[in-house]
Amino acid sequence: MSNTSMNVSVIGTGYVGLGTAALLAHLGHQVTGIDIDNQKIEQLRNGQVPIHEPGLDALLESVKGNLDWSTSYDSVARADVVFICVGTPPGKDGTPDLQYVASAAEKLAPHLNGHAQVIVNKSTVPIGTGDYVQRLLEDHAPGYSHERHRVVSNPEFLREGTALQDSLYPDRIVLGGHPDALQIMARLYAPLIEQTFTPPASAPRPETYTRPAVVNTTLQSAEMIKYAANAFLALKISFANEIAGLCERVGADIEEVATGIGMDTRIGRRFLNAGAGWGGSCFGKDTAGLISAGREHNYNMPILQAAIDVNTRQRQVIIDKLIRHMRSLKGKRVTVLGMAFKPDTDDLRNAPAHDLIARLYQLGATVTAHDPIAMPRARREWAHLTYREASSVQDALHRADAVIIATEWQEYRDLDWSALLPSMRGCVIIDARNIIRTPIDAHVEQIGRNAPAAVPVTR
Ligand SMILES: NC(=O)c1ccc[n+]([C@@H]2O[C@H](COP(=O)([O-])OP(=O)(O)OC[C@H]3O[C@@H](n4cnc5c(N)ncnc54)[C@H](O)[C@@H]3O)[C@@H](O)[C@H]2O)c1
Ligand SMILES: O=c1ccn([C@@H]2O[C@H](COP(=O)(O)OP(=O)(O)O[C@H]3O[C@H](CO)[C@@H](O)[C@H](O)[C@H]3O)[C@@H](O)[C@H]2O)c(=O)[nH]1
Repeated sequence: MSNTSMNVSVIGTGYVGLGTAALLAHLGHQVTGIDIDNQKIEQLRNGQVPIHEPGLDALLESVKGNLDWSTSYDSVARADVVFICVGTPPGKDGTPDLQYVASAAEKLAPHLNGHAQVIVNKSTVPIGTGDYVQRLLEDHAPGYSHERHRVVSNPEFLREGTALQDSLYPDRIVLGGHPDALQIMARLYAPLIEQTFTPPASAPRPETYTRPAVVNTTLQSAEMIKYAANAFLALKISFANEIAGLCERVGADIEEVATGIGMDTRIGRRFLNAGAGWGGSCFGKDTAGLISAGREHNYNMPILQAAIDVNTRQRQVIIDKLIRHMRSLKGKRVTVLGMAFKPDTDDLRNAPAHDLIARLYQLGATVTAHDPIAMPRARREWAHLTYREASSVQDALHRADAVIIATEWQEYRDLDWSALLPSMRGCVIIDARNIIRTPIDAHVEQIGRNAPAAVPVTR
């Protein structure tokens, strides 16, 4: 253990908790990951990673000497820093449900002791939650001291599928709270801020990467930064989708438009990809959370509401395209390629494919679905949907009338359509991720652009 090594407890071992534990262990800290889910802890102890995240299993394995897993909160007693990384799912009216955060705070409180300990909210939480957690600690920690036990907000900006790169090479580290506590956080993150750690083999440092900026601010501003960042990214995607709809009507190409506007450094090209609309556990929850915070203060947020409405409409845009080609979907075989909300993850939360499968079935289609990674999870989490699970892309397309590409997995980008099309009964492809780059002999529809259709459909 190096002399800068600190003791850390990470509460919650989901996407964020596992990423945080792996990062901090790699920086040389002694980390205990805590979860109430016995099965997860058992898996982690046996060297199995409960989620699919590229490179995470290799990184956890390489730092296992610095890692411990437990269902008990005992490790909090020796922790310098305690991270809360539990879920904050949307509750009634979009207001985030804080029951898991509250339960984590109440459970960790009795273990706080005489030395300076920082309690960090890494979960995405409504503005004011830092103060709420501080009050819970006051109420439940016999040894609580306002000077020694401070709450810090340190929001997480990782994306699923690229979590390691995002955690090891962040654009910025946001820290909100009392300056004394922020000093402890600066010590904890020193190797990350200075970039003095050795990059793991599974996540090399990008050539152009420079050190992250550190934003030291108040609890409230740090909490707001997280919501505002997600809301802005969601807005950007909805803006691209709205412009894409008009592109289709006036003969413009959204890809070229996005490139053209993205070259303005004030705008930037990233998160302007038109498609099936955003999914995942964060954008929907956090835009709704911000609107509900506004409502609490009698303050309308019409731009955010419009972003949500455009996103909801985008799912229907895909179905409408299919109906334009097939008139009725009754008795038609429709294949959905891609179930996870984005590539390189097994996360199915708010995936566009969910809404598409449900709607296609409602409209009378026989649905087949395929995903390179997420199918076993869908068997458990999407048991309420009616679809056939395909064993391969070939199996998924066999005798299909139409196909929708819902997730841009690399496997789907690489498909040889000329080899696959003959096994299909029909030839309609709704490429809802704009990944088909070469002309193919089928009716291809993309979002906001004319598909590469130099070859007329002959079948
Ligand atoms: N998933 C992401 O990409 C991402 C990125 C940034 C921020 N966030 C935010 O981070 C938070 C966590 O998200 P996630 O996707 O990792 O959630 P998750 O559902 O994958 O994991 C949460 C974990 O917390 C555990 N848990 C719940 N209550 C507990 C308790 N009292 N004690 C110990 N463990 C407990 C659960 O069993 C689960 O394993 C959310 O607020 C989310 O909005 C998520
Ligand atoms: O140009 C784009 C970019 C993304 N998406 C979609 O948007 C959703 C979200 O994608 P992404 O942001 O890459 O993944 P998340 O893991 O949801 O990450 C977001 O949500 C996290 C949780 O708060 C934050 O930490 C991240 O910074 C933020 O990008 C997915 O359905 C994508 O397909 C698009 O449609 N077009």
